[in-house]
Amino acid sequence: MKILILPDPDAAAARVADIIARTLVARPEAVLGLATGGTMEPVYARLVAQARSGQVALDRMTGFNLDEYVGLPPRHPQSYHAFMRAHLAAPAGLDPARLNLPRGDAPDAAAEAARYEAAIAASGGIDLQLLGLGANGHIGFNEPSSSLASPTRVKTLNHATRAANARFFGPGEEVPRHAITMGIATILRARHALLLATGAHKAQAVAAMVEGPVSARCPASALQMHPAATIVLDAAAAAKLELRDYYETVHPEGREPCLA
Ligand SMILES: O=P(O)(O)OC[C@H]1O[C@](O)(CO)[C@@H](O)[C@@H]1O
Repeated sequence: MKILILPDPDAAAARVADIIARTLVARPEAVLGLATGGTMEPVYARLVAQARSGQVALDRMTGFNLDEYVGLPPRHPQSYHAFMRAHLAAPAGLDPARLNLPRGDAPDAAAEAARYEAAIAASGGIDLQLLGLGANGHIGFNEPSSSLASPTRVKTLNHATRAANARFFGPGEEVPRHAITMGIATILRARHALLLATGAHKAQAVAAMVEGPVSARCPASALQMHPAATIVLDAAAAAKLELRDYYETVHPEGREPCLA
């Protein structure tokens, strides 16, 4: 794992956007695994700005998002389809068809999960998988106790995850109870994994992910088994890392080589 520690959330998001942009400059037709969540909003804003200024072209890449809520159609404002339209496709002038997500409104969610897994494989596989981190250690919607060998499938959301995501839903609106998510095995098959976590509320999960045992208790700890995982943190999210000095010696100021 490469652990890159940046001073603040903005610098961390900028570093992640730069890594994505450099990947696309090296390989414009790259297949990107994409993520949602509040942490990703500044990443997409920076990527869009780079696309608008001509530093990177997004129109040849293919995206596969990590997950979608079961029961929400793409037009639902809290669906991850809507998130990706709002934060990437619309501002970058991208054809939304380039961004694949599982259909939350599929009549058979299990069949939709299997279709999605097959579509990722048929694309040639994911070159760079972007990931956020749940405060409980989840990646995608792989909640604690997820099999570390799991494929894309339907998962029941943890109470803490539903409570954390309630901020995106209106008053009285119920957060869905299930999601279709890429599995841990799906994520580990990506050629590179790139996780961004910012804020003190993620520090415990970051420490468990990087320095804890590889365990289904913290699904993100499976990234310790990935041969090319880069973890980008701000200082607050890195605060509970025991080996922080070492990471900062290896990657001063969070510098790292190009992933492409
Ligand atoms: O960036 P946030 O909003 O803290 O979310 C962290 C993670 O949790 C999720 O929102 C799911 O709960 C993921 O999409 C994201 O990676």
